[in-house]
Amino acid sequence: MSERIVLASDHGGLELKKELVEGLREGGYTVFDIGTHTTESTDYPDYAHQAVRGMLEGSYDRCILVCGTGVGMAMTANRHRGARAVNCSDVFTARYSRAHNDSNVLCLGGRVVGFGLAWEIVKTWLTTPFGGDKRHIRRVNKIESE
Ligand SMILES: O=C(CO)[C@H](O)[C@H](O)COP(=O)(O)O
Repeated sequence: MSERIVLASDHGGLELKKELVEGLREGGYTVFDIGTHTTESTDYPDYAHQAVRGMLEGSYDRCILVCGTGVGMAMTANRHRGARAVNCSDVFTARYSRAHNDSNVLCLGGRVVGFGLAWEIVKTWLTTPFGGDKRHIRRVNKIESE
């Protein structure tokens, strides 16, 4: 089975999320879009908490969260033990957040990055494995120890 990716956004990330959902479905990923679905003003923590809880409970493998800047989504996601969220606007960070940090939540700013860059970030993030070197495992375990 392909990876189960949950996407969520507030109104500030709606347009970018819609484009990513379409691209990922075309790419054969199993995608869950839990909202928001309208341009009405909404609160990003509601969506971030729901998506991350679902991932940690095993309903999804990874999360992609979009708000205006990605900041609020990342702050919210990282309140959950076991979530390792990265707010990302470049491909290098996307790659190393996987290879070194084993990030499992990708946050994007719909008012920061256009679809072209966001799509490169998402593809890199989804296809880069955790390196698994001892030093990285040790450090990730230290993140999870608090
Ligand atoms: O980026 C965000 C949080 O990090 C939000 O999308 C942003 O704060 C929403 O702003 P507004 O209510 O003014 O549209």
